[in-house]
Amino acid sequence: MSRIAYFGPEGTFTEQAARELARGAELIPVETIPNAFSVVRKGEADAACVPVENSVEGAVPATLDGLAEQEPLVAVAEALLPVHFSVLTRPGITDAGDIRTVASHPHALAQVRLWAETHLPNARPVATSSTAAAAVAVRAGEFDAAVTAPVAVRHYPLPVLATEVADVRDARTRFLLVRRPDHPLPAPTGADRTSIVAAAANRTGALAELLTELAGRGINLTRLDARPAKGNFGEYRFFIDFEGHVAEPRIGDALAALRRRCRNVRFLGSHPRADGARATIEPFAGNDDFVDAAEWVEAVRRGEQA
Ligand SMILES: O=C(O)C(=O)Cc1ccccc1
Repeated sequence: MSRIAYFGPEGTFTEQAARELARGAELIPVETIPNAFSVVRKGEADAACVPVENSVEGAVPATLDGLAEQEPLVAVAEALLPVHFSVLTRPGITDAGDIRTVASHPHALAQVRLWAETHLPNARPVATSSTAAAAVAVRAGEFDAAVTAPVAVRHYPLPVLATEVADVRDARTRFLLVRRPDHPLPAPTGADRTSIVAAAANRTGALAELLTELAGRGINLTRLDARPAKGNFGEYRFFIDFEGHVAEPRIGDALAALRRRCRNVRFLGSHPRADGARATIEPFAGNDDFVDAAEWVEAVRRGEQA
């Protein structure tokens, strides 16, 4: 049975995603995203499940930085979960006006800010490492309320003040299953996502050149994020997701071009999309077009075509 580390403790949204992605695996809660990556790098787990982006709050910085630094890891699967929250309180609280502190993961706090302004008028938000860590802290009497995943109350029995809380309806979070790159990649399905991170040089047009390589091949981007490269102020790493799979000729051709433009590019995986959306193929930019063009050049070289 495989061992999957997930961003825990038990009762996080990420545990829910890990259950969906790794049926039958042994699940190991790990309290921070960097540590979840580190147990996989050390071989203590086969894969790690981590959140990567939310439709309201955007990228999860610890996941992006963890993928760009240290030994390479690749994403092999993803899950997309609807995100709404339960609000659990310290036993003994009878009036929401008595709640002075409300704890949760920063992404969760940001997604219930308007609700809390109305329903918890006296509460100060406090960030915890995860939504479930907030429930643990409320049980320990450290805070008055926790904003959690719906499953958290099963692990941390506490009074439920509210369920289905969300300032934005239909918010979603995307999670990745990542592992060491020493296995074959998942097979292409026609509805795949490829991810890279590139440390573009700090000069005019460097990012535009990378994006132009993709646009010129008719490749549709699904995400673009920048994170500081950390060494030099003002230098960035660009995280680029796009439709397609590295096994496809059109994507292989694009990756080779990116590598020519930027030695500092890291492949972060090709895997099926959770939403099943098939890649948009522009006219003259299908895999057949790339194969046909390469065969034509070969024929010209052999003197068989002009
Ligand atoms: O803290 C959690 O439960 C997580 O899995 C991270 C998270 C936080 C808020 C929304 C989605 C995922």
